[in-house]
Amino acid sequence: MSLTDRTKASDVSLNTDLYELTMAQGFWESGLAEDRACFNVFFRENPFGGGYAVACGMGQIADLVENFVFEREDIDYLAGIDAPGGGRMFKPEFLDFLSTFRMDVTIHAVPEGDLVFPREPMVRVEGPIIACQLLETALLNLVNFQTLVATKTARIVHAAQGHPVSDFGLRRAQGPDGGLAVARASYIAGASSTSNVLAGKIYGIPVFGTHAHSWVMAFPSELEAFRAFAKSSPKNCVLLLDTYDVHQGIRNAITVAKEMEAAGERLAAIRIDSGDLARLSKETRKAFDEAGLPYVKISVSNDLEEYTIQSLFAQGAPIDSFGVGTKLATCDPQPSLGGVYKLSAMRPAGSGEWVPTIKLSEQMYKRTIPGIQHVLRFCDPAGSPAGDMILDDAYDTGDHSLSVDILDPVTTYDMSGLEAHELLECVVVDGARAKEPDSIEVAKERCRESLMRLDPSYKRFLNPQAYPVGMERGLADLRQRLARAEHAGSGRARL
Ligand SMILES: Nc1ncnc2c1ncn2[C@@H]1O[C@H](COP(=O)(O)OP(=O)(O)OP(=O)(O)O)[C@@H](O)[C@H]1O
Ligand SMILES: O=P(O)(O)OC[C@H]1O[C@H](OP(=O)(O)OP(=O)(O)O)[C@H](O)[C@@H]1O
Ligand SMILES: O=C(O)c1cccnc1
Repeated sequence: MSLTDRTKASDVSLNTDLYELTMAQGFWESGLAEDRACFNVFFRENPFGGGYAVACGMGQIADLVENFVFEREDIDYLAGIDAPGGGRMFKPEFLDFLSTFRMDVTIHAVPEGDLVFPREPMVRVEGPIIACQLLETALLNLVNFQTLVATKTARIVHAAQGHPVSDFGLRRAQGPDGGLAVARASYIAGASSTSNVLAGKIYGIPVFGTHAHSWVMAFPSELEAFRAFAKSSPKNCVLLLDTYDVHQGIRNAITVAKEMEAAGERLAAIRIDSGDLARLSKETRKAFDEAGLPYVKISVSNDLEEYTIQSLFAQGAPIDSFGVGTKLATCDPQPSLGGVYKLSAMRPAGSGEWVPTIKLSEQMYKRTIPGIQHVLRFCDPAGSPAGDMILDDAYDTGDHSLSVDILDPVTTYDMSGLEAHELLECVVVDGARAKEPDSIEVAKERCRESLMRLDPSYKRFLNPQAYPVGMERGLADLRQRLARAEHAGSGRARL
């Protein structure tokens, strides 16, 4: 099986940045091939100014790892790349090494659909340094975008207050793969359906659709267009009212709804795609109710996102469902998550001990966290997440009653008396899946439940509370010591 069931295995390993391959060659030549490394994926700020992110893409990590092989045609391509300064970019002996390469890493990840917060590892990769390095770009490509889309969708779904939201974004998505990723991630994060038929086939997501303005324009009159659509699709008939004039559209749709009733059918819904959606939906509801058609639902679209949906309900709009395209698929107004992949420990060949590493920066907020990190999520008695603690077992003091803030070591969080569970789960062991990935239905349910349990103060759009993510005291002390041992000018230190 491949990432999308249509990607050739040979598309997986070359779906990377060139420098991963040149670094892999360098590690191999420098005799570091047997050294082991630990990298973490994390992001530094919640997207959209929000209080959380929804982890997504994790269900495809095992596919990525198992398909990460260099086939003959890949090796031939790499062998033919010229180095700008003369000669070939890759040496034949290194290409021989790649031809039998296996991505024998071990990976822990946040369960798909669960919540994740700034600076904590959402994916941890351990293995030979070459394998870890080669995975960077593809892994970030997989989880960054889907986590961003899932978070955007969760916000839109939150604003929709239980009313169905359908992903209409394919036509505005970032290419064919982007459209598939949007459909998958948005479904996990709470969208009820997608207009993307390929996503329906590949992932089993319910598909949904109405009709376009062109349908109405193709007939001599709107009434004839509505009649023809009702005849052709009587069991899923949603009529678009705003091609010419919504009030005329309402009258024509009521006429057709009555004709459908006489034929033993029911008009499912109408859609409004322009104008004042609050005013028009109220007028539509009133007209359909007065016509004895209270069952006809009202669906709206037109550049919607969480804030417009929230405003529509604040205006009392009687809207039943939403089609959301452009701003969901493009994650407007934040086009990327900014998730990074940072080295946090090395284990030289022949050594049994991990050496924690830190990357320093003039910008304090970019200083990394060292060690073989895992995360405890502390919850209150009602199961509501109260704070996350990053730990490295080798430096654990055993006192988990408080955690130390990552940006400000003077700030601590009281975790005493709270129940904790491990956040990261093992998904890949030595290059093979540790278990079958959760189905997207399981991930969707996990997301729903996690968001339901999350305190509203983290979910509000305006000035959400910062969720406490801290380090276990021993890890915080290790980080301080490493920072002090900084090599002058190198920006990176090891104890
Ligand atoms: N009552 C409302 N309150 C807040 N925002 C609304 C309301 N009605 C519509 N909107 C939003 O306002 C934006 C612009 O709506 P407008 O009616 O100007 O659409 P338009 O795109 O200019 O129309 P058309 O699609 O015909 O070109 C859209 O994002 C729409 O979702
Ligand atoms: O508005 P979105 O959230 O992107 O939802 C998808 C949009 O796609 C269709 O529009 P179309 O391609 O016909 O363009 P237009 O309605 O913007 O003219 C549809 O009528 C929605 O308005
Ligand atoms: O089915 C629809 O109404 C639809 C699908 C995609 C984009 N706009 C509308």
